[in-house]
Amino acid sequence: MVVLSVPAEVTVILLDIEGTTTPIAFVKDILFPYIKENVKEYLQTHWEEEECQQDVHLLRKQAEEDAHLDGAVPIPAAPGNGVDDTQQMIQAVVDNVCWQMSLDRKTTALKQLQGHMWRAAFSAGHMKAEFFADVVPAVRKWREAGMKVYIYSSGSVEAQKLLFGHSTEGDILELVDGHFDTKIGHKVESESYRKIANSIGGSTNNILFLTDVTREASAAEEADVHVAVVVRPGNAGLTDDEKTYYSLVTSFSELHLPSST
Ligand SMILES: CSCCC(=O)C(=O)COP(=O)(O)O
Ligand SMILES: [Mg+2]
Repeated sequence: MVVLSVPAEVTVILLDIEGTTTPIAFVKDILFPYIKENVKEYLQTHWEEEECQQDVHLLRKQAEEDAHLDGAVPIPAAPGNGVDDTQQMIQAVVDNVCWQMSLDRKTTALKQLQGHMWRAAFSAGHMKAEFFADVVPAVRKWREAGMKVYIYSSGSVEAQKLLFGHSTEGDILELVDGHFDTKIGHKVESESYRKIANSIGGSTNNILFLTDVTREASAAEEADVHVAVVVRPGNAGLTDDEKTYYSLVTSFSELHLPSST
């Protein structure tokens, strides 16, 4: 078996979700279609609620920032209170969400709404999150060895907790010491990793970040975080240069902690 030695200074393992702990297919074939199929009805049902209005407010602010982008879908400022006005607004939000999702955008506004929508599906038991078989045993082992395990995903913290709380392996939320999402910064920006280290109360070189996306690995590495690129079935291919440059793992069981035999 291939083994990747974890440097002795590492005390924190920071995990990406999609493509690392969880198959991309689960996200693309189950989570995302749920949003596209239900967003209109969700907005119609929850429109008057504070949480929904906050989500729409964030999406509108994001739409303003995106106005210069090709194909961007605007969300007009709130008009009157007529039924037709509301339906038009809801349609604009639906179109904006679908446009963002067609580009797999990772905006905080989109991810916040998605998290709120998945809440109902997970709580009702209509969905269970998939994790690769090696994830839970490895995380348990790391924690027994004294490692802290944190999550950093573009999915909102609320969505992350839903996945870990309602998984095919049961409720595994207790295996995670903390969660980060794009509110701390985007995953392709090195500053985000410095902020995460600060927030955890350590140095960036105490962290090992596991991700499937080399742009994320590169940003983390620029901040002096240790990185390994996770190769899973269904992930995007890597170039030969990337394969040579990065430490690769196909299973968490390939990580060898300094104290482990
Ligand atoms: C954790 S929520 C579901 C996945 C998601 O919406 C997403 O954007 C995943 O991004 P990641 O950073 O985990 O690759
Ligand atoms: Mg990922």
